[in-house]
Amino acid sequence: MTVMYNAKKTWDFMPMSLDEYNVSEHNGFLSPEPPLKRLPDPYYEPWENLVRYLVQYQLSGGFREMVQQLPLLSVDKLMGLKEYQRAYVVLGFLSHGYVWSLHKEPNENLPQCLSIPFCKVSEYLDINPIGTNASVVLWNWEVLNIGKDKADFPQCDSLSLDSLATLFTYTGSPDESWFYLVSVAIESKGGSIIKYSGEITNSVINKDIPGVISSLESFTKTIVEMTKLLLRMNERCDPYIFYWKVRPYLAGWENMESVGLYNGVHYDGTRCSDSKDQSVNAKQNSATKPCPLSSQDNAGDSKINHNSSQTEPYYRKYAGGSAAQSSLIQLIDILLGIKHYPVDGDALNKSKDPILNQTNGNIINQETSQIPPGNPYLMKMRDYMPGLHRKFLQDYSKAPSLRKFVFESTPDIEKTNLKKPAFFEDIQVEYPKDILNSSDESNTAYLNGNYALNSQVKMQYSLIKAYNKSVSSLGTFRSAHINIVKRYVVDQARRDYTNQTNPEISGNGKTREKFSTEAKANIGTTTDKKSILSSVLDYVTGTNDISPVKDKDNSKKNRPLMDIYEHGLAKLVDDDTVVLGTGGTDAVEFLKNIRDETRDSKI
Ligand code: HEM
Repeated sequence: MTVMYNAKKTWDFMPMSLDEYNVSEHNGFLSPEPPLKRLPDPYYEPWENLVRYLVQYQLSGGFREMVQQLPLLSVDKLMGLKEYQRAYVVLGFLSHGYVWSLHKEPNENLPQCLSIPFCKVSEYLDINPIGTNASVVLWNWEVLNIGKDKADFPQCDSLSLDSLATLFTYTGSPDESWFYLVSVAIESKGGSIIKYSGEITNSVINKDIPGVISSLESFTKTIVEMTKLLLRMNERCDPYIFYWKVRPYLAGWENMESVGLYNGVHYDGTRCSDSKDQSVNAKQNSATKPCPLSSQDNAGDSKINHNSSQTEPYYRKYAGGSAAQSSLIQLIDILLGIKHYPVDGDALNKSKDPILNQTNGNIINQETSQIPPGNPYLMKMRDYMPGLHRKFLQDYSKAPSLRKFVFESTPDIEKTNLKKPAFFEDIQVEYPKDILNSSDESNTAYLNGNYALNSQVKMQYSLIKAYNKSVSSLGTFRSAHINIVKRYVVDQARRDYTNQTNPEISGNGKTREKFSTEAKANIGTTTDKKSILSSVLDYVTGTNDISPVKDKDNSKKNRPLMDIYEHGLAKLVDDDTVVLGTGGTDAVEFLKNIRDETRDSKI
C-alpha cells in the first residue's frame, strides 16, 4: 500500500502534487518508502542473481563473462515506478561493473543484454542511462532493524545515518557504503527542506513576513543539520579507499580519452538520442503504470536496433555519478534565489541579474519568479536527475521569488543606520555550531535602544537577517564540502605514484596502512567528533587555500597504464596543477566559485 505523506494544500501553487513529483515532506527526493530490495517477477532473476554477486565475480575476474551470458530481457514485466527504479539501480551497477571491471582495461562496448533494457528503463524514468546519484543514493538504501528508536520507519522525521545500509556497492567495503549513506542521510533532510520551502513560498504569496521568518529559521536549522552530516564523511570513509577503490567505478564515459574511451561507450543495439527532452510526462506518477515502451515489441521500437552489425556503432558520452546530481542543493539555491554563472564571462553574466542590479533598493527589471541556477554544469546535471525531480525544480523555479519578496518588503531599512554594511556583516556565519547564535549585538542594541524605530522596521530587519542566515548556512555547507573534496580528491590525486606499479602504494612510498594512520591522526579518532569538526572547520572558516600545489617531479609519462585507470574520475591535467571533477571542470575552482556566489547573495 502506498502511504501518502504529503499535505497537498501547502503545494497548491505547483501544477502537480508532491506525490506526482515523487518527492515528499517526509523523505525529500529519496523514495518516499524504502526502495525495493528485489524485482518481484522471477523473470528478472538473471539480473538479480548476478548483481547480488557483483563484488565476488569482480574479484574472481569473471564478471564480464557472466554479463555476456545474461539473456536479453524485456522491460514489459516491470510494473510501476518503484520497479523501474530498482531496475535502473541494478542495470547501473551491472553496467559500471562491466565497463570498469576490476584490474582490466575499460570496455567500450556495453552488450545488448545491458544496453537495451538500461536505455528503456532510463527512458521511462527520464534520466540518462548511466550510474547516477539516483542509482547509488536515492534508490539504494534500506533501514536496518536495529532498535525501535532508530529504525522506526516511517515515523522518524528523517533517516538516522547510524541505522541505514546500502543495497549495493561496487567494492563491498564499508567505506563505500558510508560514502553513499552520508548522502542518503543528507537527502532525507530534504523532507524538511521541502516542507519549509512550501511554507515559505506560501507565506511569500500571502505577504506574511512573520510566517516567512519563522519557516526560514527552521529551513536554516535543517541546512546546519545537513552540514553536520556532511562532516561525518570523515568518520567511516577512508579517503584512500574512496579515491583509489570506489571512485573508479563511479566514473562516467565523458572526458575519458586518457583511459582509452575516446568516443565514450557504445550502447550496442540502441540509437537513443543523446539530447534529453527536458519535458516529463506530467501524468507519470508513483502509481502502477506500464512503461511507455512496454506495449511495443522491442523490434518495433524505432530507437532499438537489434541488428547492430548493419549500422555504425552508436557511442554515448555521459558524466559519472556525483552528488552534483542531487536535486536537494539545487532546490535550496532556487528557494533562496541564488544564481550561479558560467565560470568564464562571469562579470558579463552577473550584470544581467535583475536582483543584483539594484539602485538604492529599487530592483531593475523585476522578475516574478525565483531564479534558477544558470551554471552550465549544474544545469547539465539535471539530465542526471530523475525526470520527475527535474520537473519539480523547473516548476518550483516559476513560483514567486523569496529573494524579491525580501527586497520589496524591506523598504524602510535603508532609512535606518541598520543599512550600514557593518551591521549586516555580523550576520555572516562561517561556523556551523554558531550559526543560530551569531552575534548581532550592535544591531540588537540599536533596535532595542532606538524607540523611534517602529515594529515594522524591526520586522524588516528580522526578515533580512533570517534570509541572510539561510544564505550563510548554505555557504557554510559548501565550504565544508570543498574541504571534503580537498581531503578525498585533491590530496589523493596529488600523491606521487611515479614508478609505483602497485596501486596499493598510493604515493611518496606510503603504504595504505601508513596513510590511513596519518589520515586518522589528521582528523582525530572517530569517537572524537569535536576534533574532526575542528579539523574540518579550519577550512570552513575559509582561511586555508586548498588549491593543488604544482609538483614538477610528478611526471605522468612513466605511469603504468593500470595506474591511470585506477585514477578514475578525478584526474590531474597535463601540467599536474589542476584536479578535474566528474564534469571535466577544475573541481576546486568550480566549487569555490559556486560557494562564493552563494556568499555574495547575502542582502
Ligand atoms: C567524499 C565525498 C565527496 C566528494 C569527494 C565530492 C566531490 C565533488 C566534486 C569533485 C564536485 C565537483 C563537480 C563534479 O565533479 O561533479 C562535487 C560537486 C558537488 N557535490 Fe560533492 N562530493 C562529496 C560528497 C558530497 C555530498 C555528501 C554531497 C551532499 C549532497 C555533495 C554535494 C555536491 C553538490 C551539490 C555539488 C555541486 C556543486 C554545488 O552545488 O556546490 N557532495 N562534489
